[in-house]
Amino acid sequence: MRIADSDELKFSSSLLSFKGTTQALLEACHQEDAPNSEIARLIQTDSVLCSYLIRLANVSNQATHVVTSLSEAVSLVGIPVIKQLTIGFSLVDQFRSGSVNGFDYQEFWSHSLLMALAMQELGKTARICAQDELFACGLMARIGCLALATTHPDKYATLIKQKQNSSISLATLEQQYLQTDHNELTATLLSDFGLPKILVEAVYYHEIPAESGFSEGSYPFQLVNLIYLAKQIADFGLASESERTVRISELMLLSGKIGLDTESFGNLIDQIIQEWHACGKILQVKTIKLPSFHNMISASVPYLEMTTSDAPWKVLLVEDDPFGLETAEEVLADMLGYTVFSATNGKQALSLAMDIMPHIIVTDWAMPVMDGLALTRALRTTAWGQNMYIIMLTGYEDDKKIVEAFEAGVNDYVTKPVNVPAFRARLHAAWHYRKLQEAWERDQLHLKRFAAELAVTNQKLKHDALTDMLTGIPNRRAGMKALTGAWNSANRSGQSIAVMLIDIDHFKKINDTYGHAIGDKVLKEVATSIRNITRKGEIFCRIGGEEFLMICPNGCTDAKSAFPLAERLRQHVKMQEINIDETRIQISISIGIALKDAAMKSDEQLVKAADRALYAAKNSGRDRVYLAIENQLISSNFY
Ligand SMILES: Nc1nc2c(ncn2[C@@H]2O[C@H](COP(=O)(O)OP(=O)(O)OP(=O)(O)O)[C@@H](O)[C@H]2O)c(=O)[nH]1
Repeated sequence: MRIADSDELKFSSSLLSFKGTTQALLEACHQEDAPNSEIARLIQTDSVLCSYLIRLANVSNQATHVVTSLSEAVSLVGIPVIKQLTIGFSLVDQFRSGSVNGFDYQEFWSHSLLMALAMQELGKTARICAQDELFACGLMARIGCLALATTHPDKYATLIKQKQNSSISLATLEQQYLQTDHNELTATLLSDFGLPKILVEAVYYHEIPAESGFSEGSYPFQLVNLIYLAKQIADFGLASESERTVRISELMLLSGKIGLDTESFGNLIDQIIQEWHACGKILQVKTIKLPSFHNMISASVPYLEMTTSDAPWKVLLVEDDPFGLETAEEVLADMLGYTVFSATNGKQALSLAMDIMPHIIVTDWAMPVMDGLALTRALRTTAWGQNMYIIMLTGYEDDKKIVEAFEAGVNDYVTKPVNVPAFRARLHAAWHYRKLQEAWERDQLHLKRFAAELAVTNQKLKHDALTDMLTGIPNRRAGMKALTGAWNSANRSGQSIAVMLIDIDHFKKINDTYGHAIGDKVLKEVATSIRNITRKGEIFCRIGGEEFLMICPNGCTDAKSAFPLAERLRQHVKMQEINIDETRIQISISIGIALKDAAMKSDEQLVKAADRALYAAKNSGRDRVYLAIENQLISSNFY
């Protein structure tokens, strides 16, 4: 988690300074021995905080009766939460309006309040502790935006304008313009305001929970996803009507993740929206009137019709009861963009599915021949059935049965008798899921192709790094690496190795007579002809100019075995006539050969000995082989 720059923070903190009653209340909260009655007395002067606190005390899980006394509310809610609420409400009051162009202060607080209430209610539903803190935390979860807008009004106005026409995230734009972002600043401010580290971290990552790295199922993981869902709810609440229809299916998918069915989730959203209106009145923050969630679900269906312009989606209905089949068909009938197929039992459905490859399967549970559960299991064992979205229609409401269905591989379930808007919403969610899945598959394919290309490129780079471009044989780097390897393994095994330095005679003359291009061709021809007679285990490379190195790892222990190795090469090259265009060029090579001996400390000394031998071969007339052995230089001619 990155924390905002300290200068940035000092500047922001000075703006977020508190006065009057707020300051007195914060000071009292700091004093450990301040009695609840004193804090209650100070709260009484702030009607907003007062009303909210009583409300909070009554929704708090600890309240066993209706709380009307402020002192009791103070002790139920606790000093840390009172402090956070004091700060939160004071910020709402201080920043109801402002001068930053394009920054809608009213909308900002409206969104923050809805997010706060969503966090509070989701916290209750998911039984996340620190519920009271969740409200204050939600109210300030995006306070970094306000702070950045206030401290950098001009730049923020420009970036808001850019954001309107761009899909780049707000945080990325903030980093570009201000080298920090609202999440960094929010985290720092929330820590300063005394919110627990675990909440601060969850807020920091709430826009992209996957980046948090929290392990699945852990408490921080649940928290960050709860805040993410609360933000989606707040975005949904403030979205335009057309945008809402897009967002509703995303919300449905998320509700499934927290284990709520459509009905319960819809009720929860309605309750959050109601609270939003009530608290909006207390805090004087604008709110928006919304239809009930179920009405919004029904209204979102036409969106599906509009967007399924590609090939029609195939839905397979599996139902033995003609009446049930009719109802389901009716639901799908006016949803354009779907082609509906039907089967009356699992067995029939399985063979039909193989044939038509449906996107979605809606299956009844209890059926003759093969039931919905067996059908699901059978589909999930095949590669082609893995991706089909399966909705189980069931009369069972028992948790165990539902778990059994999910374990068999269903994606969702709808209880019978079918509630039409809820069923449509589930189909909508299925459609959305499949769309995401298709996009993901496309990305996967793209990634796979990219990885393959990368592997080829890496292989090529590796090859290029170790290969001599002119001749195509290993280069000096590869040769030296191989030599070290051969030297070390000879040390381990106690076997000898020989190295030969091979140099083309009077090569400068070839260049001078025929030009460099022909010189290059000669180099290539010589390299190829030697490579062609290289034996298993020998390593041949070009170490520079017209000089080559041959490493012979085994079986070369004395002059008797070394000379034939080198003479074979010398004579082979000499016998070659190199024909380039109309020109016949006769080539000879000189070879210096050295054998590893006990006195040598490194492979470098071995190469130096071979170099001395090569020098001797050149000096004594070229086109010959010299061997460096036990400080002596011997010519093959005298052997
Ligand atoms: N065409 C070509 N020439 C090269 C290349 N690398 C080095 N040379 C040339 O190789 C020649 C080597 O010349 P010298 O070191 O004098 O050796 P030499 O003429 O072969 O004479 P000796 O080795 O003494 O027989 C120089 O003219 C270099 O420019 C190359 O990649 N291509």
